[in-house]
Amino acid sequence: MQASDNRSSAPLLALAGLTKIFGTLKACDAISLEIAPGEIHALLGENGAGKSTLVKMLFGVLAPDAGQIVWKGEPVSINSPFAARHLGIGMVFQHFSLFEALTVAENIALSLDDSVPIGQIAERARALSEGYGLPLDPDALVADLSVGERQRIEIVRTLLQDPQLIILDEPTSVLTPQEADRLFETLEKLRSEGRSILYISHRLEEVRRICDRATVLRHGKVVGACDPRQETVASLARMMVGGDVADVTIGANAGDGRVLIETRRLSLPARTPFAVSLKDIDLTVHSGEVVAIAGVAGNGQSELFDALSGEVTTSRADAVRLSGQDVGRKGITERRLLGCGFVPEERHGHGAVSQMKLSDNMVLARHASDAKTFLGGGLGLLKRDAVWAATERVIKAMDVRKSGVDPHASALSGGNLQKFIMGRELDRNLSVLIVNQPTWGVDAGAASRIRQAIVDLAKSGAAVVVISQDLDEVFEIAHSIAVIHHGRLSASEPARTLTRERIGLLMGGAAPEADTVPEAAHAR
Ligand SMILES: Nc1ncnc2c1ncn2[C@@H]1O[C@H](COP(=O)(O)OP(=O)(O)OP(=O)(O)O)[C@@H](O)[C@H]1O
Repeated sequence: MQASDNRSSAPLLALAGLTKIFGTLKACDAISLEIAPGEIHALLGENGAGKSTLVKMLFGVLAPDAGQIVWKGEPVSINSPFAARHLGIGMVFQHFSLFEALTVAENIALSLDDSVPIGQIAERARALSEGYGLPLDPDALVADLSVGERQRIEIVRTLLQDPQLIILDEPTSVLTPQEADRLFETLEKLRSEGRSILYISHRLEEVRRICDRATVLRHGKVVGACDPRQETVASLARMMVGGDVADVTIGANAGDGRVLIETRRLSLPARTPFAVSLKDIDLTVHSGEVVAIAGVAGNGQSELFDALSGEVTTSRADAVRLSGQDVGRKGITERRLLGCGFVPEERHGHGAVSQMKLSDNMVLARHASDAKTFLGGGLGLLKRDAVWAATERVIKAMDVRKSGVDPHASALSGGNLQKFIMGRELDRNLSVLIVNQPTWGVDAGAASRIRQAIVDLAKSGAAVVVISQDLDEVFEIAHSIAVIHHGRLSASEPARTLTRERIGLLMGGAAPEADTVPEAAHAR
């Protein structure tokens, strides 16, 4: 292992003029950057700036159209993830690819080539997890693990291949503040061993905290490089988006007092052995109010979203009331017709069909609620012009950046697709909005725009539920906050009287009345 003080030595990785073109769009336009040994290097940029495209070229998933990758002084061509790993480049993806019914060791074994003998995997995984402060039981079933623990499996299986460069894509978006602190300790240790890290994140506070250098991309080009520790969150955001990022202003609840979202003893059995059951959930949201539901992923958030949206119905009609009607037994289309909008967490395959154009995705979500506008004549034929007008309106309002006029959803960057899906709902005249993770993977400028739009919707008299793991977001936009843990929801409390520490406690499963922080929650 190399020592940490060789940051000034020859770069581990140097990119010269790396370019990737999709049709007429230069997703990466002559990108040059260097990563030194023992450096945590942030890759920043607004949605669609080209970050994922760049790292896909580094990990052998996409072939560059021009430019050069120089690894330890030698030009290389990386034509597969296998080739990347062989060189010493590892990647921890944002979305985990784990089999829930298998153990930690079995999952690790599946992803490795023959370099680690199968009989040694559990033992080596245990040693690595202990050495790097990533507690993990190789014999545990993945289904029983928290999201943070699942991420540790991904990190450990990357480390098993002894990489010199580790690419991390939005690693903290699924972690509690305490788990994120632990991850930062692991990253410090990796850095101290001379390993380098390429760190993609929209969370600028953590970039300031742990990164040595940052390269900023905009429209596929490098537009700046800096030492993030010398910057403020605002100056980093400005570099990314090319202008100031507006603060969201929430204001007092200006509604008329009507209850628009209500659940009464909402209980649902777990749908699969790995799902969470909902237990006696009582939730009340008034007109003009934003209620945030915080919690660590996998504690019943998607089950609650499904029950509120009507993707899963309940046996009691009054278990869910929306817009003043008992809707527990009604499906999603009937609920949409009552003026309710829903944005699920998963964009591909749930919020949008990846292989369909944006305009077709518009029809899929709004064919019933906008039947008068979208369908014409006695035969109910699709009015393409009207659909396109609505699609274009959303693209404009949310500043959706795309290549081509009406691309497939799969051709949008993650953040831009999220903007489109949010905009498709916000463009309707809603009285109720239920949204799960509204700004996951969305850049600072777009996140502020989405949050302001949610707040403005509430100001217009709608009731909003925002399910979010992002505590900054929760505090920025909510009037009240409740926490979900193991399928139970705490009573909502006014945001202005809650502390982060108390929320972290509730997220970790402490009883609502607890006012001391248990040791686990302190772990740093
Ligand atoms: N397969 C593809 N076909 C066509 N265009 C694509 C494809 N993949 C990406 N793009 C386009 O390339 C540009 C860069 O996308 P990329 O995913 O690299 O951005 P990003 O910086 O990672 O954004 P985000 O923060 O939203 O993930 C975007 O305009 C996107 O629409």
